Amino acid sequence: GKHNDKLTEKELETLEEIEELLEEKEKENALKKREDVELLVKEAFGTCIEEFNRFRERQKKFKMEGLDGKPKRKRNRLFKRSKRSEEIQKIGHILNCAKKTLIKKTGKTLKELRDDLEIAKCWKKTIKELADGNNLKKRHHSSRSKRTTPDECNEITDVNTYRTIDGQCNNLNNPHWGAAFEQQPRFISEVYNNGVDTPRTSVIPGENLPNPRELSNAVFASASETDVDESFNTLMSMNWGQFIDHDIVLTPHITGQDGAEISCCVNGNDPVERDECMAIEVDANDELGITCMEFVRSASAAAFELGDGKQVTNGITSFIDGSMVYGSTTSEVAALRDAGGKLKVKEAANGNLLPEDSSEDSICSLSGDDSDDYCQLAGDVRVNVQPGLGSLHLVFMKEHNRIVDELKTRQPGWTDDKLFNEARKIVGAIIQHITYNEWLENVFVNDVITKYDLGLLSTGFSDDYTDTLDPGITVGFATAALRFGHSQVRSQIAHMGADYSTLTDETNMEITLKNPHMLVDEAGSKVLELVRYMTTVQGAKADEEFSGAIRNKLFNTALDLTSLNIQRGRDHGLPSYTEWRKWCNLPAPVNDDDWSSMTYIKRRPRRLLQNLYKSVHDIDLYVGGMLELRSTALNGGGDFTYVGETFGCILGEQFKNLKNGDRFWYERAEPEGFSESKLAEIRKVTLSGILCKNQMSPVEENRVQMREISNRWTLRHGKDKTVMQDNTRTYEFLCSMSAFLKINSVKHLQ
Ligand code: HEM
Ligand SMILES: [Ca+2]
Repeated sequence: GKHNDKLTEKELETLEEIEELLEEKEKENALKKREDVELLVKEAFGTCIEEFNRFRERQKKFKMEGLDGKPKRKRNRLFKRSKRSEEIQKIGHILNCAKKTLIKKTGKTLKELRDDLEIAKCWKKTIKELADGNNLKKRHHSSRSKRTTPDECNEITDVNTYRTIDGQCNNLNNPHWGAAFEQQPRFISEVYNNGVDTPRTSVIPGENLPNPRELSNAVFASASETDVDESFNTLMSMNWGQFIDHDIVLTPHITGQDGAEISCCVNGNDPVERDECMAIEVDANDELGITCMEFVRSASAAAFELGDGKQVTNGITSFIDGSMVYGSTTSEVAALRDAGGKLKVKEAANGNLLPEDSSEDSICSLSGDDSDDYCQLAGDVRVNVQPGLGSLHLVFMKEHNRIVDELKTRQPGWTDDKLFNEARKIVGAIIQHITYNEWLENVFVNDVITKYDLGLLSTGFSDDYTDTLDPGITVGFATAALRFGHSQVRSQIAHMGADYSTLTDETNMEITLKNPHMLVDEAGSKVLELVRYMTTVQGAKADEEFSGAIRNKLFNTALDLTSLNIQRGRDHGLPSYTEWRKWCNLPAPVNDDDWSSMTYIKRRPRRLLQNLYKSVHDIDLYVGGMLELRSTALNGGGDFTYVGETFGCILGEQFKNLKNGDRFWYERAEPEGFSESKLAEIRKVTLSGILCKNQMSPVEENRVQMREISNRWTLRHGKDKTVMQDNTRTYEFLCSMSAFLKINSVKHLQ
């Protein structure tokens, strides 16, 4: 009985030993698991680093086999500008690869991996080890070798007075916010099929998304050869949109060995199988005359978080700070600066022009039959994309130098640096002022201006700066919403004579893409004629119709920019249009086939979409956004904005962040901002005034009355055309210090 229940000393010892053994075994198992996990993660990185080296080898091979297109192919300047972007590309590639390897090895999804504490811990540890070693380390010959810390920011002289060139230390707690070469933040998380980097597919299992070119043909083709005129703005408004776009975002693409441009189609027909490509298939009967449209994927940012899918980089400063005038790196600004605080110019017989970019890889192709044509250099590499854009680069370069001259007479003791910094600060402020005071008023309805706090003060200083607001350009804004401007491009460009009637050199727009001829011809004597054209002719309407130059002959080749925009959205993992509507708190369909509820999309294209998409929840953001009724039309008020509700919401949020998340917002008090008297001067500035002061305004030259111009226009176009009938309308962007035409006044004129 009882006695037998008692264990002997010996027995007790054995039991304890067994327990200890078991415990040890358990510990060992745990250790083993951790080791396994560590091994797993380390192996994934090992394989991927090797894979990256093979990827580089493969690129060499592609080059040797001539699959990279033409021999001696140009380098991609958009990316090659900085060693830093090359490093980001490498790290981004390896991180994506490691995530995909872990998914394959464990059978878990990316989110499951993220939620597995053991794996997540190992992931962090391994990255730290790799970063401490040399594998993921940033090298030092880059123009920006590493992120600046808050402490380092405080050591910068004038950190509270002037912006840094690359935008670091704008936010003193998060110095990298809005800086060049940082990851683009998102309003909504990314969506990829494999969680990491493959484009999304239909929400209906097993179904695909429609082909981008097929979508474009169905809904973005022009009904006729002629552009539909914008009812209230000149073509200059389109140009301003692009100019601003080039101030705030540039998304680098993947490049090959030594920054070589990658080709994804052989002779426009055979797609090249490589991870860098997402070439767009084109129907053999398509008017493009090719079956494979070039599309190189954007480079992956270094997305260190285990749960993150592919992210993309912004290669320039997100802030509206004039970086397209000055550059976003120290080497860029150094190449642009001249003595005395000025910017370099090319002296030409008929006024200063932008300096020449003689490097081989400038994004510019001269036709070759005009000896005074040349490729221009500015703070953004896209300056030569089209002559209208170039003219804005030119006028702000001239304005900088003009301001330096003015400052010098008032402050003869200032150093070159001081003159440069002050002029740069004023130019940045002017660009912010024109964007919010003149341009945004065209883009939005007033409700949006109020809702997102985009209105400007007429007196006093702003205290809206919010240091918790990330001003970084977001993916949905850059990849879809701000691209609405592609619809405003006219199919032709021309020079206009001083009589406001004679058009010369009428040219199809595609011919002028990447070719600055129309701007720089005859030693600058055409500049005025080009500006005269842009400030009097109306823009094309921002609607679902795109000109041939954009949709069939981009850069005078078989490229369709709307197809690229759709494909870029998928490349960047943009959630679908209906997800964005929900995010914006707008009505959204519930069922997959709830097409009839979507009355905010124009009826005809809605039917066409229904034939192409398997579900309403598949619609690409760019497609849905462009096809929406404009906000004013939705409320029965006519077409007085450029965008509908969804783009309005995305643009509104972003422009709010750019205003209230910018420590150097121009309406702030000193030291970040200006004195009361200086601010008062900046508030009076209009784009037309800037053109005027720099001898680039038609009105200054001719001293004609507005009414006169308007009569000439009516004569030229006949009275069936709704061009420039009203005096006030011609005021837009013309030489005047008065306020730019506002939506309100347009409504008032009706
Ligand atoms: C003739 C005029 C224009 C041309 C030839 C042009 C051409 C292009 C091209 C080729 C891209 C890259 C497409 C891709 O592969 O993803 C692009 C991107 C873009 N465009 Fe335009 N564009 C023009 C005007 C405009 C205008 C007027 C706006 C805005 C109002 C605009 C906004 C944008 C934006 C935001 C991007 C994305 C930039 C980035 O993230 O790198 N563009 N454009
Ligand atoms: Ca910028």
